[in-house]
Amino acid sequence: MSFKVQTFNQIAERGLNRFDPVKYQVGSDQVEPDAMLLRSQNLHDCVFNKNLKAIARAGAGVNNVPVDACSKHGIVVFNTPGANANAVKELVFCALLLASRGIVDGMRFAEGLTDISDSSVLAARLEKEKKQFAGVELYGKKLGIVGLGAIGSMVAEMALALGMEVLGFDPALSVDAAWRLPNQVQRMESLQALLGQADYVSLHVPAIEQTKNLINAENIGSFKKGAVLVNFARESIVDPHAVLAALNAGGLARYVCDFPEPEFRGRKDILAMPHIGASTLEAEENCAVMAADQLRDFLENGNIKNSVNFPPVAMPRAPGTCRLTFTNDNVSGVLGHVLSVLADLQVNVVDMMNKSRGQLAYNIIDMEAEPSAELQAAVAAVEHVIAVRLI
Ligand SMILES: NC(=O)C1=CN([C@@H]2O[C@H](COP(=O)(O)OP(=O)(O)OC[C@H]3O[C@@H](n4cnc5c(N)ncnc54)[C@H](O)[C@@H]3O)[C@@H](O)[C@H]2O)C=CC1
Ligand SMILES: O=C(O)CCC(=O)C(=O)O
Repeated sequence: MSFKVQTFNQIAERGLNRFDPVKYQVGSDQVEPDAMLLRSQNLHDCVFNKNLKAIARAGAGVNNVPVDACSKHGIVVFNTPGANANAVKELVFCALLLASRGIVDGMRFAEGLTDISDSSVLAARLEKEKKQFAGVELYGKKLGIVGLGAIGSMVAEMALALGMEVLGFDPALSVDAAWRLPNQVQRMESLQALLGQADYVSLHVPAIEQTKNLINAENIGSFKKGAVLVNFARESIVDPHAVLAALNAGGLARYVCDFPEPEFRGRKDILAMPHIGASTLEAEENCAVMAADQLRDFLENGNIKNSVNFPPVAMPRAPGTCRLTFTNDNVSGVLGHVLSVLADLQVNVVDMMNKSRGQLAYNIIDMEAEPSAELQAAVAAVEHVIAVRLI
C-alpha cells in the first residue's frame, strides 16, 4: 500500500518526517494525491482529483477549505485542535501590552534620535520626552473574550493570572471546553453585554457564516469608550470600516490584529501583524505532527480523529483481516444493504463500526478473507454510498 500526499505552504519538517518514505510520496509536486496537507492555502477554487480521500489543515481554522464540497465527495477534512493555541495566547498577551503601553511609539522615537551621538544628551532627551509614552496597566482591567475554545480558554487563564477580570461569551461552548474554562470567568449572556463592560475585547471565534462581521457598524458603538479590540481570529470577523470609524470618532482606542488592510497603514492606533499568531517553531511542529499522524491513521487504517466533517471513528484491526471502509448519505438502510452485498459475495464480517455526523455516515468493516475483485465496485454501486476503500 502506498500513498501520495501533496503539501502546500511551509509544513514543519518534524511533521513531514512522520511519513515513512517506503509507504509515502510527499511533496508540493505530487499529482493526483490521496491526501493534501496544508496551512492557510486557499482551496476554494481547487478542482479535486477523484483519488483525493482527505485534507489535513495543520492549524485550527478551516475557512480556507471548501468543507461542504468535500463532504459531498466523501473527502475527510481534518484540523489540529489546540495545537497552536499557546502560540496565539502568547501573542494576544503581547497585543494587550502593545495596546496599553507606549512600546512601539517609544521605541520608534528612541530609534529616530539619530542626530544625538552623546549618550548623556540622549538619556536627558529620553527622560524629558518619555511621558508621551506612558500607558496603563492590565491589572484590574476587564478583558472580554468572545469564543472560549482552545485559544479563548488559554487567554482567559493568562488574563486571570495577570490580575484581570475576565468576561466570556460563547453561545456554542462545548462540554469539553466548558470543563477547561477557569471558573472565575464571568459568563455574559450576549455579545452586547460583553462589549458594554470590557476594557479589552479579544476575538477567538471561527470564520463561519454566523461570525462574518461579528463586530460591525451596528454594535461598534456598544464598546466602552477607549476600549481596545484584539483580533487574532480572522479578518472576516471584523468590519474594518466600522473599526476605522470608531477609532476616528474616539470610541475605540486601538485595534490590534493579525490581518493588515491597506487602510490601516500609517495609523498609530492600529497594530497589524502579518498573520503570525501561529508562527512559532513549537506551534508549527505541533500542528504538522498532529496533522500528519491523523492522515496516516486514516490512510492506513481508516480511523478518523479531529475531523471537522466526519464523526470520530477508531477500530483496532482484527489480525489477519481485510478492512473495508465506506461513506454514505446518512439515510436508513444503507449499512444493511452493504452487508447483504457482502453476504451475497460470501464475505464473513469479523468486526464493524458505524458512526454518523450530520448528513454523513462512515463505516469500518473488517472481513475475514481477502475479498474478490468485484466487492469494492459492488459496494460503491449501493444507493447513497459516496466513497469506498479497501485497506
Ligand atoms: N492568527 C492565527 O494564526 C490563528 C488564528 N486562529 C483562529 O482562531 C479561531 C479559534 O481557534 P480555537 O480557539 O483553536 O478554536 P476552537 O474551535 O477551539 O474555539 C472556537 C470557539 O468559538 C466559539 N464560537 C463559535 N461561534 C461563536 C459565536 N458566534 N460567538 C461566540 N463564540 C463562538 C465555539 O463555540 C468555540 O468554543 C480559529 O477558528 C482560527 O480562525 C487559530 C489559530 C491561529
Ligand atoms: O498556519 C498558520 O500560520 C495560520 C494558523 C491559523 O490561522 C489557524 O490555525 O487557524
